[in-house]
Amino acid sequence: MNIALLGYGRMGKTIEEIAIKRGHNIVLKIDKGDTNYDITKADVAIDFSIPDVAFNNISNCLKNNVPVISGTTGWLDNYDNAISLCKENNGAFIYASNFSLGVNIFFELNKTLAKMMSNLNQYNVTMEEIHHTKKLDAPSGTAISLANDLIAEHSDYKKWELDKATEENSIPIVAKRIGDVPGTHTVDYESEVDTIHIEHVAHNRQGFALGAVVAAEWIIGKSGVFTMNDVLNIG
Ligand SMILES: NC(=O)C1=CN([C@@H]2O[C@H](COP(=O)(O)OP(=O)(O)OC[C@H]3O[C@@H](n4cnc5c(N)ncnc54)[C@H](OP(=O)(O)O)[C@@H]3O)[C@@H](O)[C@H]2O)C=CC1
Ligand SMILES: O=C(O)C1=N[C@H](C(=O)O)C[C@H](O)C1
Repeated sequence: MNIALLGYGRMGKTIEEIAIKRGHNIVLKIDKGDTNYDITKADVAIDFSIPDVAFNNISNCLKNNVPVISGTTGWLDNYDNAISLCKENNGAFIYASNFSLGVNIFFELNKTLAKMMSNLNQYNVTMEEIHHTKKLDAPSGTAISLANDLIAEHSDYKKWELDKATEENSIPIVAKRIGDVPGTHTVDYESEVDTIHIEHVAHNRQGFALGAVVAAEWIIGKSGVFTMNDVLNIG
């Protein structure tokens, strides 16, 4: 498979290593300032860039009939536009806030726990995410997914807020930036008598990168908007 890497930073480089080990070719490595390139050289594009350019990168792929996998976070104001563009062009697109198998299992655990805790109003929910100091967005895309999934299952919560909840129906998400932490996410339900704590800790970026390459392999020959649940056949 010929892969275009849109964004050749920490994730782009990790994806390159894994893709080559799995027998693929990297035909394009696009970074800031690389504007004049032919995306149609690639069978599939993998975008791990920055929030301001992700939608533009995704649009360029969809308009040129190149299936695209995006892991960039912080651009979701344009997610509905990406879906429309994918449908108009009969293209293929997957966005995931987190491509690792472990986090996708954690997403399911979070939904199940939220369903069990719904209506148990002696427990208050808080979330925390910890990432490296170079991260541009807060809260993380993964924390936003966890909060939205919880809100969909739990009758007491309607929204999330960064750092502090200003209303009873709001989930506070505390975002910490420390060293080179690859990504830690926790969800806590606290009552006067106990705490239920679930946590996912990424030890490195390999899990995210492998998930993105597996998604790229999976999407070839398909058209539509998909999620990691489709790729992993879970949920
Ligand atoms: N979904 C998931 O599983 C995961 C998602 N992420 C997300 O992926 C994104 C990238 O993370 P990470 O690799 O750590 O970040 P990096 O900052 O290391 O890499 C981003 C790269 O994008 C480049 N870039 C800037 N402008 C453009 C452009 N116009 N087109 C293409 N590339 C461009 C940057 O170049 P330059 O440095 O020259 O500006 C940089 O090399 C983030 O949004 C992060 O949150 C990260 C891990 C897992
Ligand atoms: O920026 C990162 O590094 C990460 N970003 C993603 C997010 O915002 O959730 C996924 C992972 O946690 C690493």
